[in-house]
Amino acid sequence: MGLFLSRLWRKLRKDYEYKIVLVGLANAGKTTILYKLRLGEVVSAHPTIGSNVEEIKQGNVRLQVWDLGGQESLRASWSTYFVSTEAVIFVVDSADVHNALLAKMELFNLLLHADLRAAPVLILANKQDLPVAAPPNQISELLDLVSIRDHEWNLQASSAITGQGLEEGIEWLCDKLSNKH
Ligand SMILES: Nc1nc2c(ncn2[C@@H]2O[C@H](COP(=O)(O)OP(=O)(O)OP(=O)(O)O)[C@@H](O)[C@H]2O)c(=O)[nH]1
Ligand SMILES: [Mg+2]
Repeated sequence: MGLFLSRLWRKLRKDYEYKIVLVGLANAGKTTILYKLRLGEVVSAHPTIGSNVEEIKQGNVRLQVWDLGGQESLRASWSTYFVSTEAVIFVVDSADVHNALLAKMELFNLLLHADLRAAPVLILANKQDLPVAAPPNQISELLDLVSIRDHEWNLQASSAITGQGLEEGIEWLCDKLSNKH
């Protein structure tokens, strides 16, 4: 389908949802973020084995959010979810700077994936409610975010517990998505 036709099709299809993947190391807070956004509540999450998928609405934009398990053995299968993905949310545990190098490797690795070529990336420096959390500028340095050249990206400080920063982050993402189509 031509670009023009595919844009028109998206406008016409009321059931169109943007597919988003929610990724990051285990324990970063992905599932807690998903349900805070979906339900406005903090759920007690267990480590995700496989994935959870939920629809989230922001204004008139609908997002189909895939929350993928972050344990090492599960990260290898992240890429099987990337087909037709239009944006990425990468969650970092700001209180776990010891794993920042690993998080950076996973982030840069996924940015190389062909299916994510055009995907804007929202990085959430999560768990900012914890006193030991590194501030977003430190997370930015640890992840070397300035080296991301071929994707639009934004760093947002967040807390899945208080909800801080989540809507702002999603708003940035929706803004990028609506510019795309
Ligand atoms: N203080 C604080 N705790 C959080 C925050 N987000 C998540 N948590 C806690 O961190 C733990 C892990 O959260 P999950 O949402 O299960 O993490 P996950 O990224 O989905 O982990 P996997 O499914 O294993 O990849 C839980 O005990 C959450 O309550 C946050 O912003 N602040
Ligand atoms: Mg999870």
